Amino acid sequence: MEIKEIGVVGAGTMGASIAYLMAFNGYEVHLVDINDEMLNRGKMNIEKIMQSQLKFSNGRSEKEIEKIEKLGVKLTDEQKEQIRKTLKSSYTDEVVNLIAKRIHYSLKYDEMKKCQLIIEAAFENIDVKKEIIQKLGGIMDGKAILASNSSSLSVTQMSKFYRYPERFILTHFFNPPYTLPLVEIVRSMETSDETFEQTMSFFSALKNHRGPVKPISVKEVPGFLVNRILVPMINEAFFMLDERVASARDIDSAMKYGAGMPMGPLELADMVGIDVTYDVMKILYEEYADPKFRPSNLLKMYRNAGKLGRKTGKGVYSY
Ligand SMILES: NC(=O)c1ccc[n+]([C@@H]2O[C@H](COP(=O)([O-])OP(=O)(O)OC[C@H]3O[C@@H](n4cnc5c(N)ncnc54)[C@H](O)[C@@H]3O)[C@@H](O)[C@H]2O)c1
Repeated sequence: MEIKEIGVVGAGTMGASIAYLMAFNGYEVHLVDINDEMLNRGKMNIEKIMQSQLKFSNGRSEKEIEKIEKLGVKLTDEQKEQIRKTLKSSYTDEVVNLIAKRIHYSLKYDEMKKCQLIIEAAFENIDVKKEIIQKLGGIMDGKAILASNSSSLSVTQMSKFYRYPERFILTHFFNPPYTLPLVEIVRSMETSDETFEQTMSFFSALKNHRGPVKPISVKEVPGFLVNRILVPMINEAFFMLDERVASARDIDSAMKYGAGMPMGPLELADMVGIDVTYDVMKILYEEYADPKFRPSNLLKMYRNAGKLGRKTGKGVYSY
């Protein structure tokens, strides 16, 4: 089965970016949401992604020239032109227009009939997912793969809602999908080998703005792989802040300059959202029934105070 058209359900933070990634890879994409407002929000986010990537691509040569001149080398106009020519990006306005044309926005699930792969990226709520999965079961013919992007719900439970459970799988992207290459591929107890292999091979052939997409196979366990390591690490940073082991800035600096992290754990919590971080921690604590996953009280206080990070303008830091 060759994948040519891809359906994405939910035009939110993840869905819009996944739709863009697939169109960037040359696929026709059908993006569905519940109302025009949400669909337009998704369209605007895709516009933003494309404009920011254009700006980034066009700015590369000027940054290189600046870097060389900072080293004390005076470049001639000719040399600068040569650098601009060499680093000329293939990501142009024409390419952006082509990508934009591949994304079709709709409020109708019927559009999904044309698709060989559908990625569900709606609200993280089992009832919402159930309704979508059942609806798609009534439309699809059992050849397409239905993949959920859920961060925490059971893929085996969700697969039971689908008329063709052997064609159901979980593809867990990282935010933002158009630059972060990892996708955790999680099969349910019902997923067929064929579905798993087709999914792995499809994702292995994708690329994003930085390079190849990296699918990895992960067993169905709460938090999968990345969140099970990353979120408890963020949680520990909140414990340490609460114990006044160091200031927030110093905790972040320590992990950046001592552990090579591009962003400190508290900065990361503000970016991901303190509510999301707390919810994941709570799920890990409940599911594993292990005290090592106990959510920090300070993390909970930030969440209760509505200081959720960048999205509310205030979290550990102010924005
Ligand atoms: N945000 C992240 O960092 C992140 C990372 C990995 C996975 N996820 C998962 O991805 C999924 C989506 O998360 P998000 O952050 O993009 O959420 P979001 O709230 O930004 O977007 C969800 C979108 O789904 C739409 N929607 C809801 N019900 C629908 C329906 N019945 N049909 C069509 N569209 C519907 C909503 O209108 C909204 O636009 C969740 O399952 C979440 O756990 C999120």
